[in-house]
Amino acid sequence: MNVMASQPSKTDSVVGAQGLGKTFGGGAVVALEDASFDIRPGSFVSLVGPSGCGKSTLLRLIAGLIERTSGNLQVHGKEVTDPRTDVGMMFQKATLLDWRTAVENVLLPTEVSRAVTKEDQKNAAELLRMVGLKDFLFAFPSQLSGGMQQRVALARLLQTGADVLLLDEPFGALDEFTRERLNVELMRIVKEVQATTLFVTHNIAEAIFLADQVFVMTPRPGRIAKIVDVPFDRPRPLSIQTSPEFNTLVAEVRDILGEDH
Ligand SMILES: Nc1ncnc2c1ncn2[C@@H]1O[C@H](COP(=O)(O)OP(=O)(O)OP(=O)(O)O)[C@@H](O)[C@H]1O
Repeated sequence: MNVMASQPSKTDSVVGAQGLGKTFGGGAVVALEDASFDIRPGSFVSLVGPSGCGKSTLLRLIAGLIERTSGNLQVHGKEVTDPRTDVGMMFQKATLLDWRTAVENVLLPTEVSRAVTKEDQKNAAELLRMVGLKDFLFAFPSQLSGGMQQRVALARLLQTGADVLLLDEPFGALDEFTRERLNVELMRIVKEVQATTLFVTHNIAEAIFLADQVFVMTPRPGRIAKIVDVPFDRPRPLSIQTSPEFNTLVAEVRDILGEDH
């Protein structure tokens, strides 16, 4: 038997991990243990699990912000050793600069690395249109709602040209209604820019609604307990959440999380 043929193919993987682990405090805290997966180009992965199960740790490892303790991790086939320009992160707080307009905030990462061109300005305006802010290009953060500020942060992330997006509870601080709308738009946008996306959430239905695959994580030590495939095409309507198939998946994930959720 050809042993290699039974291994998962790495060639079609944007983010790949084999036995990935991270401890803190000289091994006292096992934040992530033995994570193995391959994430396909353009796919959407949700990480769901209770507080402290290693979701943010996994994203920070992929972003190259922290060093792994064990195992291997590749992005676009290259071992992760440092922060990379093809991977970008977004957090619960937009962290916009108050004294800069929306378009100036979107241009900030470019400005930090080189001189801004007319083309960059055009691209920034286009991205703000894509996230639904065409009438707010010159608005300051104080003139924008929380949801609008997160839209600017998403445009800023896309402006960097990163094609692996790591979103750490990006809409977690927003009200339910705004969050649902942004989820629908996020699904459209990541498809349009063909990004590969990892999305952290505590919300099981949100995790399933958005994703092709849900990494269900459990704490102590942080592990990927199961990777659940979501069989619906993307983008998909909010109404899918009322289907029996969707609710079967919710029950399956809840079952894996058990008492932890
Ligand atoms: N810099 C650090 N130093 C020490 N321990 C850390 C550090 N970062 C994370 N940890 C620990 O690692 C574990 C996993 O943390 P992590 O932030 O990845 O969890 P999480 O699933 O993202 O949690 P939450 O949902 O609350 O954000 C926790 O026990 C946490 O206390």
